Amino acid sequence: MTLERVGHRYSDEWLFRGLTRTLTPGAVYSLTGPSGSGKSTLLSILSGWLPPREGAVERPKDLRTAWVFQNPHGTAHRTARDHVVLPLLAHGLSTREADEMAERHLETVGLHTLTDRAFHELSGGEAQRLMLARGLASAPHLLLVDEPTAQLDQRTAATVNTAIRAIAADHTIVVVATHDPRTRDACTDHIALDAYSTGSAQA
Ligand SMILES: Nc1ncnc2c1ncn2[C@@H]1O[C@H](COP(=O)(O)OP(=O)(O)OP(=O)(O)O)[C@@H](O)[C@H]1O
Repeated sequence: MTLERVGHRYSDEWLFRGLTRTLTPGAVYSLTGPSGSGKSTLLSILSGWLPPREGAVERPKDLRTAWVFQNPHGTAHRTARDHVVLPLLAHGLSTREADEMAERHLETVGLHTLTDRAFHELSGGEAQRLMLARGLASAPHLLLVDEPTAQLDQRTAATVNTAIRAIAADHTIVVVATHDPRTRDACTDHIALDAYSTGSAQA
């Protein structure tokens, strides 16, 4: 997936301009920049929801995209395993295949001992790691993660950062918008949006 001189603004003021990058499956990109610099905006552009004001985004037509947001959303009484199994069944795996694959994804994010625990019994960090496992289960080409540690204390955030490092996958481009320097350090590659801010109004 390639970004070619991408820029965006909602008003006269450009948030960022001239962003040229090739995003490669297998890498985990941090997306950093001050509040309001356009991190969520760039995630929307990457997802195809928002056309950039200028430049070009070359993304394959059938690019499967999954999102993980800062507030984990699950079904209170369903188990951790259920949350990961369901997208796998939806993709046509047999129950046995889905169970095995779910175990693997839960292990990747360090939740293998909690597979039978109900969602409402998980801590914030555990729930967030479950969202990462569920994101992986949809086998996306592009996994967009928005501020995964924003609601967490430092110790809990550390477990999520460990999971971020572990979710690198051969066929997936992972992009993680974050303010947290430790989350940034967990990523393999970096996009610092402040390097693309123009700081001035341009038409
Ligand atoms: N749909 C919109 N219309 C107009 N302005 C918008 C819209 N969406 C975002 N903005 C503005 O664009 C700027 C960038 O927003 P964005 O949410 O992309 O930044 P961010 O870097 O993700 O910020 P934060 O770190 O606080 O989440 C902000 O000033 C925001 O108010």
